[in-house]
Amino acid sequence: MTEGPAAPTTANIRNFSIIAHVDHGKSTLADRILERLGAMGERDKRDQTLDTLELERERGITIKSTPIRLQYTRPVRADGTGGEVYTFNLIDTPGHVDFNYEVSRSLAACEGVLLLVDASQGVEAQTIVNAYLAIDSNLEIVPVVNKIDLPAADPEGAARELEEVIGIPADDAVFASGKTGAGVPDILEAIVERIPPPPGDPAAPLKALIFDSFFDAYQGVILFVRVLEGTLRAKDRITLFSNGKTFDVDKVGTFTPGLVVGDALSAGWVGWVAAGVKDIHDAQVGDTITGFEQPTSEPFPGFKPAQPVVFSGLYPTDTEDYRKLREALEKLKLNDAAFSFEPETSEALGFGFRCGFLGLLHAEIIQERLEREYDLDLIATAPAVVYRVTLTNGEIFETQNPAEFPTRDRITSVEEPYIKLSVMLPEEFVGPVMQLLQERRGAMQTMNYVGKRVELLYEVPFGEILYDFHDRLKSISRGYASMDYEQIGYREGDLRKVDIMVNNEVIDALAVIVHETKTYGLGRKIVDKMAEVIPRQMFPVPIQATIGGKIIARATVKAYRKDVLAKCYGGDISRKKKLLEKQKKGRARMKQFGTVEVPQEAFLAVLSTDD
Ligand SMILES: Nc1nc2c(ncn2[C@@H]2O[C@H](COP(=O)(O)OP(=O)(O)OP(=O)(O)O)[C@@H](O)[C@H]2O)c(=O)[nH]1
Repeated sequence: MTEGPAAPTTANIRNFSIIAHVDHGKSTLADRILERLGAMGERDKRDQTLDTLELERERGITIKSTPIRLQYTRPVRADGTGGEVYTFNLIDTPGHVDFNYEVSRSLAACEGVLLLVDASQGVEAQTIVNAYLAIDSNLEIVPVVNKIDLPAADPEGAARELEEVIGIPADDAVFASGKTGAGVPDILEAIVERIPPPPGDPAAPLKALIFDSFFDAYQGVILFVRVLEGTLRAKDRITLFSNGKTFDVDKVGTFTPGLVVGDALSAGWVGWVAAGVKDIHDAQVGDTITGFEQPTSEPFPGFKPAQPVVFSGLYPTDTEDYRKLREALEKLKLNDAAFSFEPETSEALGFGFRCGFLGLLHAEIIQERLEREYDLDLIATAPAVVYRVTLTNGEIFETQNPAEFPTRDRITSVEEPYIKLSVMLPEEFVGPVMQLLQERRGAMQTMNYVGKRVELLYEVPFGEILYDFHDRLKSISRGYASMDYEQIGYREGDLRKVDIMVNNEVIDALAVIVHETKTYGLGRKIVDKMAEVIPRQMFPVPIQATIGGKIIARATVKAYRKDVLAKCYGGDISRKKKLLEKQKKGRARMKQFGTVEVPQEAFLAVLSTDD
């Protein structure tokens, strides 16, 4: 570790972030800015720099992208003015709706944002949602129309859309290209001129916002903070506002992007703190750090502990791997406060874990890492949302596992989570997309025209968009529609549990919860898909969907035909061996029920898109 440079005054600090719809060129433009400010190459050096902090570089723990501190010297003008030096802190934000809470916390560490819009695409759903996150945080927005080098670019059109949809004056837009570097000097000047310096009194009681963190085996949790008031020094005793826990600060510092040790972080600064926090759940994103001796009276508002909203069962295909799976989950949880797991037993799948995620993408990332980095073969059950059931005895029961859903005679009412969904699409696809939303039990709130495009705002049950909604939306709109959403709470719904039986046995891990109007359609879809993917046996295997014991759909996995069998048993021995080998490999992600093998695909039959 090296000593940091002397403290700059906050008048010359600019804390900002870049926000954009996916693929509108955020990373490319950030690289161009870094290159311009002489920091190119730092990104590639980052791993090495972090290593000097003896960071644990364990496989499977991705070190999150740190903020980057940059130095910008204004050009000297003809009259001799200019040449002032500024410190820029460029703070990264996650780019997916699953992580919107983290985006809003990262934005709370800034005074401004560059809002990028692709000049050939215009405003998209995430442009709008991100812009509103920035507006809600009272940030200065510098609109940047990007990719102006593209032949299909319509920079004026994109700027007009920003004005129409979000109310940002079109004249404020900076035209740029992350590819050619055009407009980058203008962006740097706009950062200095339009984004205000951070406020705050370095002498006030300490108030610092945690906006990100990662776990390091030697130092404990490293917290990324924005100091809002006061000064944070090494050796200070600090308290976390949400839980009252107290820690002693070992080190503080800034990012270059390597972690550089300094003496203090004062109001307006962005930096890191190591305070011997052993559990990432003790110091979560969004919480406020204050001084133990002289605490601030008000925390940064709106703290909510990371709350998983999508749950899925993860089971090792090989029961011997249970322990290995638990160890891997523990490691992942060290670095991810939003991920949860607890042991779960399924009659069908044996011992496994019920895992909680922020959304489907988060679930996919974790499952993929378990399989790739920890070399585990897993069976994942279909993801489900959390239902709130009022039982006839008055108790309220929250269930994340369809297998545990009470029988109808014990239920007074059921509530399901809802989201506010925003879809942006060309006018010509409005009809079919509205139909899709109606099928998903959506209720239209508003419809706004933006040139030749339309923004639809709907309230939809979260469970209805969980599986294949995004794929269907993309295929209906030939790829042109984009979407984003936020959770808006619980509402009552007439929901039922559909059980699936394979060879006359209920497989608990296959149960799904579905709206009353959709039970038959979904039951049909699941049994058909399962009949397709379960390998044939010597005998026919019935697959049934039932509600409260009543069969609502049925399909059969046909038996091998005799002549096929005959062929298999005759002939060339080496070919037969090869076949056996092949079968063995394909067996990895299967689960055996009696003599019937059920592959992973069958567990996700409910996710198949052909409805
Ligand atoms: N022609 C042109 N292409 C660009 C420009 N900026 C980015 N691209 C291309 O657009 C695509 C997306 O760019 P990224 O920088 O990865 O976009 P992003 O917004 O960071 O994407 P995510 O990280 O996935 O959200 C890439 O194929 C880039 O090469 C530009 O100014 N002009």
